[in-house]
Amino acid sequence: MEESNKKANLNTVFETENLNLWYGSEHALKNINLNIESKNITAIIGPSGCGKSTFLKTLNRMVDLVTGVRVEGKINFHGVNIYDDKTNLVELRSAVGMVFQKPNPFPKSVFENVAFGPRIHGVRKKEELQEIVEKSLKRAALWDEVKDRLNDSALGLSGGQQQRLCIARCLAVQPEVILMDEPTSALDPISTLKVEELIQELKRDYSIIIVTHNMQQAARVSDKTAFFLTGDVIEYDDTTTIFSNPRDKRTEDYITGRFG
Ligand SMILES: Nc1ncnc2c1ncn2[C@@H]1O[C@H](COP(=O)(O)OP(=O)(O)OP(=O)(O)O)[C@@H](O)[C@H]1O
Repeated sequence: MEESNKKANLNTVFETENLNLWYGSEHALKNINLNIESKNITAIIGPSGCGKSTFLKTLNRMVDLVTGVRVEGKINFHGVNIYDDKTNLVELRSAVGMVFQKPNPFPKSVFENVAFGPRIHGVRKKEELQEIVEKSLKRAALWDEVKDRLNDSALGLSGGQQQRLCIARCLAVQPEVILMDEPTSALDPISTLKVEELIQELKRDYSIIIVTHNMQQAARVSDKTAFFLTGDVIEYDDTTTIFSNPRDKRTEDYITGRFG
């Protein structure tokens, strides 16, 4: 028993304990207790306004940037509570990177977008930066498409390319976890497929938590799925179980499109 608990802990990247969050008087997350597995893809699903993005943003404390927000409970990242006063937010946010719904490259060159984070972290040598940029773009399955236009503006890339560039920018600071907030909702079906393939490829080395409105996407890419409803986690299980044999009627109603 003890041995299997230890194993479970080794495989856990985040463990939330009685996590509650309020925006002013609005109780947006209610007593969330979730163990998120390492080097796995976890999907967060649920209808609009149920707290998916809020939950995601608690994991790297981006939610602290909202005025009037109050968090109670714990989020252990490898066993250490990130809501402890001693947490170094710069370190936390490079370990736990984030990719947003709309691709948001900086109005700079492709190269400078990816080199930005490493520069901030003190990498100065040109060759070292070049190496990081190439490696990150290759890892984000974008290198072949941009290797001859590294000095062109990132804003000239297609939406799908911009999103993979944002993933490369995130990888360049060597995160351990990547949070993705509806990363394909602004993309066409082919770009969506490319990003989904990339996400699956990245799980060998990273823990990925993805918010999605797209049931097929959650079913296609994730290993675990959490179903949120009005700030509660209704059900959390293997993705195959959630989509084939959910325990809760509300999960079943949601995944079969009866509401949401
Ligand atoms: N910055 C904010 N200030 C005040 N209330 C907020 C803020 N952000 C979110 N909320 C509220 O918290 C609740 C959860 O919102 P959240 O954006 O986390 O939901 P969501 O499930 O990600 O929704 P969607 O699928 O529409 O993106 C909602 O009722 C929302 O109105």
